Amino acid sequence: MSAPTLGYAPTIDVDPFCDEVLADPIPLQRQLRAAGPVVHLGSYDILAFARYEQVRAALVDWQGFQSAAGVGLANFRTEQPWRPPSLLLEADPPHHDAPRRVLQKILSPRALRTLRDDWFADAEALVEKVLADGTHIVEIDAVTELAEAFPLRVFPDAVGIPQQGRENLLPYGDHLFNSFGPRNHLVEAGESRAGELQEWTSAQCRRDVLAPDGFGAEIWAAADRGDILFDQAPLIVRSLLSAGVDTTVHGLSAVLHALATHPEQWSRFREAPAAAARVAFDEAVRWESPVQVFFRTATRDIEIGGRTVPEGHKILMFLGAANRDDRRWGADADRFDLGRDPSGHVGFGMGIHQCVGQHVARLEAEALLTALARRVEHLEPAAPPRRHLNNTLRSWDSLPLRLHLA
Ligand code: HEM
Ligand SMILES: C=Cc1ccc(C(=O)O)cc1
Repeated sequence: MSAPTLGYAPTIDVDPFCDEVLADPIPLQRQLRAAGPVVHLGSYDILAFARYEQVRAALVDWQGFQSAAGVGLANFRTEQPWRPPSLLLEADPPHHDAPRRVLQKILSPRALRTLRDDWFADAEALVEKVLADGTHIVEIDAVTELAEAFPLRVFPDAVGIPQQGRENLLPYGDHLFNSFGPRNHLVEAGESRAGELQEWTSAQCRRDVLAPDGFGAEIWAAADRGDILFDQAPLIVRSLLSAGVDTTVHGLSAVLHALATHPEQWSRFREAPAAAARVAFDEAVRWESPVQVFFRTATRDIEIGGRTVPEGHKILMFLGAANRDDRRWGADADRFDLGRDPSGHVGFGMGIHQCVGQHVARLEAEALLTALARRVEHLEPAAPPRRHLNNTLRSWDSLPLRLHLA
């Protein structure tokens, strides 16, 4: 493709995947939005969108901006993927349709009602356990003791995978999300275990190891009904293990960090936790955007933002930047505000690939936040949090909090 066609968009040479930007992407997000509706990333010679209008337009235009060539920097048309492509994330209609229909039904709000009581009870039990050794004030690391602990207590059981080896889930997901970016030191650091983690994850998707009553078994039952092919079932189970753990861990860290650094919002939250839990989580997903970026590939020369994306070229969508675009969210876009209506944010994507597990994530957040609201009158940072660096995920390695019990 002729590079000059990309030259006429303003060029920014900052590498969005360098450690400094991964640790704090906000300044680059501002720079990208200010530069224009379409920006040329000199470090990768690709076009990027950081404003809400163009990000949303690209997300919903699955025919113009396809996922089947991969949603990372690697172009599956010319490069071998490191794992067999996902039948949802890395597929387009018509191939995407049946797997999506099957998961949409299994993960629907109605289907999740059967889990609600158990997940709320488990969140209560976890919070009791975490608070047990304190008197009036308890200091915890909210990442390990809550944000990681809760999803790992409820989600693998809901999928129905064996107990053995569940400690592989987070590292597998971390490497997967790194692999959507360039092959930098983060990808290299994960490569030594990638094969082993991939094999373990695939082994959990076999029908004979899955519990008879989980999401995994329901996917295999869809194959029995002919809704999907039998050889598609394990890959669709793999989608749950790939997308369903690290994302919610970092989504929960995001909402806990947001509430701990906005004490007036926590007080407001405690007034009506059941009603506020969903808004709080979605506002945290908008504000932090645990999933920061995704790529697409142009299927033809496409006009967008007054520029032409040449056929075959990758584009980079800055979901996190779009979620803080004051053109869409107003002058206080950078403010975490429970009074805002966060609907329409692109933290779960948009269009036919919009997160099929978003209701699972919301239910986990509702359960954990409701349990905390009952027992914790006030929470505040106990020490500076430590960022976790990943090419796609915005997250924390450590979130020391001081909890003042009600
Ligand atoms: C805070 C938690 C989560 C966030 C921020 C998140 C974010 C996203 C985003 C941005 C996409 C769109 C990808 C694209 O457009 O290329 C997506 C898709 C997807 N998510 Fe989530 N997700 C979360 C939780 C989950 C959970 C818990 C599950 C499984 C139970 C899940 C399963 C999936 C799947 C299978 C897709 C692909 C959908 C398709 O391509 O049709 N996600 N997610
Ligand atoms: C949002 C992330 C995501 C990661 C992996 C998959 C998959 O493997 O299908 C789907 C979504």
